Amino acid sequence: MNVIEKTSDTQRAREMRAQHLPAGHPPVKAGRIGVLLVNLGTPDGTDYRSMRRYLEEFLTDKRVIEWPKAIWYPILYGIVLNTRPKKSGKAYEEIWNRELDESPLRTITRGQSDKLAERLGGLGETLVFDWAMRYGNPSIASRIERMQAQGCERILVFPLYPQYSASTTATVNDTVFRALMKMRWQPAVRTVPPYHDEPAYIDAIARSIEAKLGELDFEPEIVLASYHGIPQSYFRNGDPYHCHCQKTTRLVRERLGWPEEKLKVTFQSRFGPEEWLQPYTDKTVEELAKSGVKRIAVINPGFASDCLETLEEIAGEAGEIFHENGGEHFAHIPCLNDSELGMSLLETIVRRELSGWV
Ligand SMILES: C=CC1=C(C)c2cc3[nH]c(cc4nc(cc5[nH]c(cc1n2)c(C)c5CCC(=O)O)C(CCC(=O)O)=C4C)c(C)c3C=C
Ligand SMILES: [Fe+2]
Ligand SMILES: [Fe+2]
Repeated sequence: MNVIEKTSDTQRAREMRAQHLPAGHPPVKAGRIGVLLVNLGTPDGTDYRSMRRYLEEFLTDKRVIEWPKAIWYPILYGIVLNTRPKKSGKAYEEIWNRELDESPLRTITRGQSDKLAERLGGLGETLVFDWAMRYGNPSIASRIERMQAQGCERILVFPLYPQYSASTTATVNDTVFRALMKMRWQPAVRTVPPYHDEPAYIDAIARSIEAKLGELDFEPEIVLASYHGIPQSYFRNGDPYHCHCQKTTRLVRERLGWPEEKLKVTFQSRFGPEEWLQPYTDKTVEELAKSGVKRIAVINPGFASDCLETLEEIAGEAGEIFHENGGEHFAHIPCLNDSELGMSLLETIVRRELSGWV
């Protein structure tokens, strides 16, 4: 959490006195604006208990698994929560930030919030910057309450998902408004819209591809833009996520001046027996290698921060699949994270969304 004090303590004390609060009146803190970055989530540790707690919170979210409880809960509590925590815990072990004893998603999200605070220090208001996780800690409710206690009368909530999906963006917003339901004095809230076609985002993704390709000692024949999948049924029921992914990719391709076949959309991270958005990343990587393609790169434009799904599933597993099937050179292009490119993008969006407030 970061507070940018444009007003000094003595100035604030003067402001409080100037409010002429009668004796016995509860203290009033006001006049601040919060900027809350929200990312998907993270377990507190890789052990069975921590993993189970995290997965339970995640997989009981109706926005994530839309099946009726009567069907889903027996599967969840009978099978998934007995087997998945161990399997996922092992996967997290591979990428865990041992120095800070936390997941990379947590480290990176905190870095994004801290650097945003440094960048926006010049705005002429008292801003409070913080970050939260939809699943796990710190929770959205705890951070909204803290901001309110610090005097935030307005909060800008930024779900860190470029492409909208009910299973990500909407569940963040639901949780924010659920937290407000318990407050007597609610802050005004703005939520940042999806930024899948924002020119600054397209440019940042294109530049990150150019930068990575410039460092490689090979030229990829194909670059895959691999997005987290969602079940086909969510798409058929009106979730715009698929269209957002397609549009992002088309705009990046146009920005790079590449032909259609050089940058292809795929979807990763299937979960459960349903059909998910296709083509699947793992199958595509396998087919490309089998068909004689020797050099590929994969980027994850839908993830604002590297995490299990990018570091383990793509940089790790997809690379292995490619090599096992005859591929020779595989590169993973990192997410924008808290890089210069990534931070300039977040700054552009936050400045725009704060307009009229500061
Ligand atoms: C039906 C299940 C799931 C849907 C729908 C879904 C959508 C979705 N998820 C992300 C981003 C992330 N998901 C992450 C992990 C993850 N996702 C699911 C399931 C669904 N996701 C599971 C079960 C897991 C847990 C990990 C595991 O056990 O394998 C993560 C990584 C978090 C981390 O700490 O590293 C991200 C990020 C998006 C963008 C999305 C829909 C668009
Ligand atoms: Fe997911
Ligand atoms: Fe579409």
